[in-house]
Amino acid sequence: MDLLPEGSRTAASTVKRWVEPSFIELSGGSFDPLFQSKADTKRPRKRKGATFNSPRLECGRGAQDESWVDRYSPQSLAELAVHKKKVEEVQTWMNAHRSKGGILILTGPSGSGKTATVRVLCQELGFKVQEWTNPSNVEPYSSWQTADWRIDGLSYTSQVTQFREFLLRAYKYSCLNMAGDGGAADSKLILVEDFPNQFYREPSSLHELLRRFVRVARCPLVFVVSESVSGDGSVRSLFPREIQEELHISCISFNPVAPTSMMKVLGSISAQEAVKSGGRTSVPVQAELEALCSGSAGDVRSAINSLQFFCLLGSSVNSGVSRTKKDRPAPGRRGGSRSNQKTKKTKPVKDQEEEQAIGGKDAALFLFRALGKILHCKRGGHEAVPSPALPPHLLHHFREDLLVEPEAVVERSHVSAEMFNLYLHQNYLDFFSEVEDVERASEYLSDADLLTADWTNRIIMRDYSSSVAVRGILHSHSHQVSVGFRPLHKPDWLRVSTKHRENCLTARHLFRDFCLPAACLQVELLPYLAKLTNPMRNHTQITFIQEVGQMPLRKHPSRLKLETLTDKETAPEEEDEKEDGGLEEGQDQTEEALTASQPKPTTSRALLEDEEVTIEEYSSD
Ligand SMILES: Nc1ncnc2c1ncn2[C@@H]1O[C@H](COP(=O)(O)OP(=O)(O)OP(=O)(O)O)[C@@H](O)[C@H]1O
Repeated sequence: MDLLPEGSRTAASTVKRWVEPSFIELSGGSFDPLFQSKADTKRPRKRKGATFNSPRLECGRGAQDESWVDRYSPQSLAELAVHKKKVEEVQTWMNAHRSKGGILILTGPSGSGKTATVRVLCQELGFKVQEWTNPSNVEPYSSWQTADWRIDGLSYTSQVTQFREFLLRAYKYSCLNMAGDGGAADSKLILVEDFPNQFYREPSSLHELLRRFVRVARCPLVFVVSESVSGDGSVRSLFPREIQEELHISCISFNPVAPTSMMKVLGSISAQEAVKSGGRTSVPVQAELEALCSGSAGDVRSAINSLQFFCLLGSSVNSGVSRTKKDRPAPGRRGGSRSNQKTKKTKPVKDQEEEQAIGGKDAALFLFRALGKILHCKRGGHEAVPSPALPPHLLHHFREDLLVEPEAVVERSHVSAEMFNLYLHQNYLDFFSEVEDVERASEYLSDADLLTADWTNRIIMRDYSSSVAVRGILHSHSHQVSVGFRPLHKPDWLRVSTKHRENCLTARHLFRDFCLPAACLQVELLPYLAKLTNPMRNHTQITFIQEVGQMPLRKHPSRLKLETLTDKETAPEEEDEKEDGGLEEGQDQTEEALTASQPKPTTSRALLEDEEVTIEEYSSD
């Protein structure tokens, strides 16, 4: 009997349409409320004792709607796509802290299998997992004692309070034995992946809780913190070094999943799916799996999702008819033609990583690799034909096809266009062998610089400037030269600009009586004071005058030693340019900053002792 009034029924069906299953279009079916309600009630099924080689689930419409990431979640150590040594490290820690408590932080990029490792190990070692998930909204909460607000007779509790209570209960009480959970586990492990937002604003509230936890708890606590390649520093802000040392927190860092392990996982899943669907799901060929693998940048979740999209997309396009290789969409060109597949095949797999796989991650590049891709200037095979063909008088501009998309490389390096130009400027010379090529490259760099010279349109011109610099350097190579390994260096400009800023602040502070802008102080007043026999200044001022007003070349007799850029280093944070004006008004505010940057008497003394700086007598003639 339908008890719903007409209006409510319409509303109910509207609500259902909002929660249409994600893969319904791909599975080729139209929207079916009956199917919908069944799918809704279905929980992600956990496989028991399954291996990669056995088909595990029946292939129905409901099964097709299930995410492959859930369906193929690893159930044993052998199935984990994580390096054995990392798993052993976590295992050793868990065994050592089984009944004595302790805190472990697992860091690493998203999808590197941190949570999967903890879950599998808990299963293997007999731990019961108690996991914290942030409540999605502030629920009315029944406990009046702990409530943070009381409105209209209802009490509300913040996430932090709920988290505190969760922790307290988790380490105080043992788990209940529930029917069907495979018997009581001996030990318990608390897993935290979500952090209440308040902890990011005020990490000290988390630290207080952890101090208490360490004092009383008898079970291990594991935090999973994902970090991006550009290093957003959640671990550093939530768990600073001092807290890690004080509470003896262990930290294990995961790497992105290795391509070989990823290929194994993808190969195994696609093979099982092909068997289950009776040939309706397409099996990607090796090159396609490799493209999916490289597009995922070591994120196993992303790779499996991409594989699912790739396979289901194919099967929906062909309405269940088994596809030939020719019909398949290329990973990276959804549904696109593969007429140019032959040309692509000639490229090494490594270089195809520029092509984004279906659902491929926005794979970030470390600065070191991004610079390498531009400076080593790899170009395509000889079969590439210039299109349109160049007239004879421009033939010397002919270059083979680039293997990289320059703008994409800069974007993926996660540094600003100007900073990337700086790094190129510092390093490009070592990669050229012809002086004419160097001349051309330096012209392009100057042009790029000029494009952003005017501050009014700098923001708009940034990307053009970067294109000119990067493409200019690539084009300036008249022929491909293999220079082998060359170390890369950080731009000396960074050191010089830091020094310049420090000098401006110090000059303003030490010679504030003159009420002059910093530039004027350094290029006019200080050189003049340096010439005076008796500048009538205190010791700190004299040291500064000698340093800034004299161009002490004798301090740097040889070429400056440059700082090497290591392969996983990120660019330093860029500071906003500070205007030189507003000296007097801004003086008070900068006072604090000055104390840090100005030469302190002790430093000056140390300087004098170390370098034997002599305060020379100058004659004014
Ligand atoms: N062989 C495998 N090894 C590891 N994970 C796998 C494997 N096969 C499927 N998966 C699934 O891939 C996902 C890996 O994500 P996991 O949550 O472990 O990553 P993570 O490093 O904790 O990152 P995040 O912080 O983003 O969750 C899990 O859903 C897991 O079930």
